Amino acid sequence: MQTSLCISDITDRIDPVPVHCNNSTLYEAFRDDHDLMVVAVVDTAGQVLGLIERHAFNLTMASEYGRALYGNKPVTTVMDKCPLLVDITTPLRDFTSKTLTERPSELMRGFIATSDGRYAGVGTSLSVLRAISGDLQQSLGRQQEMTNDLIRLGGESQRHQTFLNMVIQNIPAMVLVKNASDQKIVLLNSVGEDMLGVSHETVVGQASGDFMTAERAALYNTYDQMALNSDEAIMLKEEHVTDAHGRQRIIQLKKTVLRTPSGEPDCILTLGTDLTEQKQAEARIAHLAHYDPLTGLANRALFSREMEAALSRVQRLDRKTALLCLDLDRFKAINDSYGHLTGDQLLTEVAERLRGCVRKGDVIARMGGDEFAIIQDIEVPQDAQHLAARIVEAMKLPIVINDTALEVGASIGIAMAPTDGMDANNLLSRADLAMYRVKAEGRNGWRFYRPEMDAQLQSRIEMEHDLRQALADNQFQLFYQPLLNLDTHRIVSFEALLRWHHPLRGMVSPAEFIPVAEDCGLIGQLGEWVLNQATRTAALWPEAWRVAVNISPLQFRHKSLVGLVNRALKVSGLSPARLELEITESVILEDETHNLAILNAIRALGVRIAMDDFGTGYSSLSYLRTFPFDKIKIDQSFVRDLPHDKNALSIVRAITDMAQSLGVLITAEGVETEAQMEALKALNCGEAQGYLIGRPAPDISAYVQPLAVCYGT
Ligand SMILES: Nc1nc2c(ncn2[C@@H]2O[C@@H]3COP(=O)(O)O[C@H]4[C@@H](O)[C@H](n5cnc6c(=O)[nH]c(N)nc65)O[C@@H]4COP(=O)(O)O[C@H]3[C@H]2O)c(=O)[nH]1
Repeated sequence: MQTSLCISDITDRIDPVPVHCNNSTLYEAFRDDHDLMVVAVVDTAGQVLGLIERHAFNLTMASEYGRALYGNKPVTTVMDKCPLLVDITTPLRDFTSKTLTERPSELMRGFIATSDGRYAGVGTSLSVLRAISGDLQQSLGRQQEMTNDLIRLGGESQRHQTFLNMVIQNIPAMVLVKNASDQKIVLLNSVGEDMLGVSHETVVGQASGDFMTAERAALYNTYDQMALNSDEAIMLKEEHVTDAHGRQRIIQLKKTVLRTPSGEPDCILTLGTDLTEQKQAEARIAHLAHYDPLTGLANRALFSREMEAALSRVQRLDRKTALLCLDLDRFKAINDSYGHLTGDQLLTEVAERLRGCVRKGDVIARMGGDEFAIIQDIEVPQDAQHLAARIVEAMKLPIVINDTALEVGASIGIAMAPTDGMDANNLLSRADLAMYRVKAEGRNGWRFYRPEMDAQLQSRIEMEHDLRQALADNQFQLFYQPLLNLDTHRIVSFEALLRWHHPLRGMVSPAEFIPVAEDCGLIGQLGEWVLNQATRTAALWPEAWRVAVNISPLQFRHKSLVGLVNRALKVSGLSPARLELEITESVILEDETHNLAILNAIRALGVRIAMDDFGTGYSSLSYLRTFPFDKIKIDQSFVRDLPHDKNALSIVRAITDMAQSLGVLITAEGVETEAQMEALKALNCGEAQGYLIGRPAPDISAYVQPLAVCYGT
C-alpha cells in the first residue's frame, strides 16, 4: 500500500444533503446518479449527522409502504445515525487496519471524512480499493515477484498483502483481474466466484474461452479490447446472468486497464456490481408509484398518463374514447359499520369485478377511496353504455365477506372524447358531473354527460357559496306547521320547517337547498342551528304542544347527534317528551347498526322518533320491526288521492291497520280538503297535518288559547 496516502486522497467531496431534505428528493438523486453510493447528512452548520447508503436506502423506499411512509419525511428518518467518522488527515493505512479489526462491515458500506467535526467528504470501500490499486497492480501483475518481495520485506509488507486480500475478498462486488498480455485470469474474488459460478482455483491461469461458451467468451474479449483501447474506465451495459446457485442476476461490469509506470497495459481489472436487488427495489418503487397497492389497479398518476395517451390516439387516429367515473353507492356506510378491513376486502372484490367487465386494453384506475375511473377506446357511444350497464349489474350482486352479503351498488358518469372535450381534467369533471347526477337521481345506474349539466353545476356551486354566507349572516328562519289530533280536534304539535331568505332570490325552498347542504357538508351546522332554535322556541309554548324537527340522514354521520340533542334540550329547558325527531327510511337503509344505536340512545333520553314520508321507499314496512317508532307520517302523495282513489285508500288502510296492531300513531301529511280529512278519520288515522289545518308560519300565536287551539270549534 502506498504509505503516504491519507483519507483526504480517497474521499469524494459529494454534496451532503441538508437535514430537512425529504426522502423523495434523495431518491431522485440516487436514481439519476448511478455512481452515487453514499451521501452524508449535515445540519445547517455543516456538522455531520449521519450517512445514507444507496443500497439500504433503496430497499427502505421499495418496501411495500416504504415510499408512502417515508417519501415526504426528512432523510433523517432513514439515515444511519452512527456512521463511521474519520478525520480527513488520517493515514489510509491507520484507517484500514483499525477499521478492519474494529468495524469491518462499515468499511464495506461507507464512511464520512470530517475536519474539525465538519463534513469534508465521503468514501466507500470502492474508493479504498481504487486508492490502493497501485499496489493491486503490482501484486496482480507480478505475483511471483511480489511474493518474493513480500518474503524479503517481511512482516510489514505481509500485513499489507493480507489487508489487500481482505479488501478484495470482502468487497461486495466481483473483482476479476486478467493479464493484459495473454488475457489469462490472475485473480477472482469470492463474489466473482458466486456470480460466474466458477471457483477461483479453476479459472486462475485460464482465458475466458476455457470456461465459458465461445459466444460469451468472444463478447468478454471484445470488452477487454475496448478497455485496452481506452484511456479511461469503461462501463458496460447491464447483463442478465445465472449465478452459481441458478439465480437470475443483473450485473454491471466496469473495466479499467492498470498500466505500468511507463504506460504499458499491465492488467485488466473488471469490477462487477450486482444490481439485482437494486433493480428489484426500483421496480417495486416504480410499481408503487403507478399502481394502487390495495387493488393493483392503476393509480391517479398512471391514469393521467393513460388518459393523455388515449387523447393523443383520438387526435392522431381519429378514434373515440370514453371516460367512465364510478363511485360506489354504499361504501362509506359499509366501511363505517363493518370496519376498514372489510372495506378493503370489498374494494379488492370490486376491482376484481371491474376487471371482469372490461375488455383488454381498457384501463381501470382507483382514483382514491371508493372512486374508480375507466378509460375505454370506443367505436360508438353504445360501447360505453354497454360497459356501464355491465358494471352496474355486476355491482348489484351481493359481495360476500366473512359470511356477510354486502350490497354496494355503483353510480357511473360517462364523458367522451372528442364530443365532450379533449382536455383530460375537463373530461374527468364532466364524467364526475354525470356521476353526481346519477347519485342525485337515486344511484345505481349510469348517465352520459350533457352540456346543460354545466349550468346546473354552476348554479349549485353558487348555491353552496350562498349557503355558507347565509349561515354567517343568519338568513335562516323556522316556520311552524300545526298537527291536529283527529280524536280530540286539538293542536298537539308543530313541525319546524326551515326557510331561507335569500337576499336576491327571495324565499328558497328547503327541498332545493337541503340536498345542497347535505352534499357540501353544511347540513351538520344547519341541522344543529334548527335543533337549537326549535327547542328554544318550543320551550316558550304551552306545555301541551310538542315540536317536530326534521333530521337529515347525514346528521347521523357527523358529530354526535345524541350529544347535540341532549345539549339542545338542556340549554332550552324543553322537556324531552316534547321533542320529536322526524327521520326518513334512508337513515336505517344507509347504516343500520350504527344509526339504530343512535336512535335508541336518543329515544332513551325520552325524545320521540317519527318515520317521515312513509310509503315512498321500497321496503318501508320491514323497518317498522327494526325500531319502535312513536309515529309514522303517511306521505302526502297518498293523501292527495283520497278519498276517491281506490289504490290510495287501500294503501292508507293497510298502513293504519298495521300501525294499530303495532300501537304506533299515524299522522297524515298534506291534508288540504275536508273530504280527505273525513276519509282519514274513517280510516282511524290519529293525526293530520296540511294546509287545511294550517300553513307553515313563523308565528304560532294564532293557535294559542282560547279559541284557536281547537280546529273546527
Ligand atoms: N302541497 C302541500 N304541501 C304541504 C302541505 N302541508 C305541508 N306541506 C309541505 O310539506 C312539507 C312537509 O315536510 P317534509 O315532508 O318533512 O319535507 C321537508 C323536509 O324534508 C325538508 N326540510 C324542511 N325543513 C327541514 C329541516 O330543518 N331540516 C331538514 N333536514 N329537512 C328539512 O324539506 C322538505 C320540504 O319542506 P317544505 O317545503 O317546508 O314543505 C313541507 C310543508 O310545507 C299541504 O297541505 N300541501
